[in-house]
Amino acid sequence: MSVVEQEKTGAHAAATTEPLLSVRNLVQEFVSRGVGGVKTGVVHAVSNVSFDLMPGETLGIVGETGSGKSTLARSIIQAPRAKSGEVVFRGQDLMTLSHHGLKKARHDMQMVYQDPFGSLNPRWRVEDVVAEPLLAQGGLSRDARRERVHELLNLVGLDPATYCRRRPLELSGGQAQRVAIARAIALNPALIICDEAISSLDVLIQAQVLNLFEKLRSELGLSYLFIAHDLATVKQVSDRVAVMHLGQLAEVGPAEQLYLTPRHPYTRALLDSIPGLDPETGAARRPVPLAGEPPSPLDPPSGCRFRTRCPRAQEKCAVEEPLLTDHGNGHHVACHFPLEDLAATIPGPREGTVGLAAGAE
Ligand SMILES: Nc1ncnc2c1ncn2[C@@H]1O[C@H](COP(=O)(O)OP(=O)(O)OP(=O)(O)O)[C@@H](O)[C@H]1O
Repeated sequence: MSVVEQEKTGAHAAATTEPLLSVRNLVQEFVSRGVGGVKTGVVHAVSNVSFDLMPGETLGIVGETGSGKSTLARSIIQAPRAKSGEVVFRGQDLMTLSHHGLKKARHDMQMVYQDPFGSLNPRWRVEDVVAEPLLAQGGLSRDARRERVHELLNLVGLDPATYCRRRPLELSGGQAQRVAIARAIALNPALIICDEAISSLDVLIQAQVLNLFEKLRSELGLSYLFIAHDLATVKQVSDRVAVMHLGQLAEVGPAEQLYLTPRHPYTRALLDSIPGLDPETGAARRPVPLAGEPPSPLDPPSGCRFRTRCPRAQEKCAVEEPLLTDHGNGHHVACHFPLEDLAATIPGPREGTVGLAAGAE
């Protein structure tokens, strides 16, 4: 049985009701410094974020630029270590692991970044790039390593005979991202965190790489955290979607339901900011930009962090932080005055529509 066949029948694909990843009250903060290194404040980049990811599931994470998506991803893999909270991955709380334990756990959770060239050593040949994690882990002979590298390249759709001896700069962006993905799956991870992994690619290539992620998910039983600013892409690949706003989760729910009937005014503003079709008439809809700048993560508003841009905000929103609340069918919303029904999603100007500022994602 080949290594790939072993993976297909492996533990990752086993059906289980235990989450693969459980994030609880995760907090990440950075000290902000001004001229001369003087401390000017604390950036509240991720604040009390909680969610579960089930085996084989893809959870999309969307939000404006600076909402904390990448920091959340990096805090999950503890690079750098999160300030507080729990990150239970395959039964182990990564927050409590030693450096060595963390290094081992990271074999099972890999990142794929936006810029494949930035993550590949330009001097190395493709075969060495892909073999590197295998070499670091040890236990395989040179021949077994080569066989595994060929398997991995075939898995990501690159012909080993053509690509093994190439260097990253002899590859297109899509080919380089495939090499990065081959390296990421080399040690049979259970989880891949994609941080804007297709954003730098041409539209056609984006579709091919998305198909590759989907193929790997079904063949290897992978789970994904899929971070992207492109809401349409996230909807396409995700089982559930989490919407981040200023370091917090505003809404989490099944992808189709969240896009059709967003409950949080921020989610609806994000959806309204992209060109699309009217869900009722099918006619083209004009994007509505969200007014106002996002508040600074150095000094987030009291209560609901969206209230300063929210047309539904009332007194309660300034004094009481809304918690993620179950609205049924796994749809959770952190809003004191959530949108109620499909009628609220009809193109506007409409109740609760606030639009995204130009340049916001
Ligand atoms: N190392 C750091 N030191 C200080 N502040 C940081 C650091 N890393 C991130 N931040 C700040 O934390 C906040 C969240 O940033 P983050 O990059 O996680 O957002 P994002 O949603 O991924 O944005 P984008 O879509 O632009 O990548 C921002 O205000 C950012 O400036």
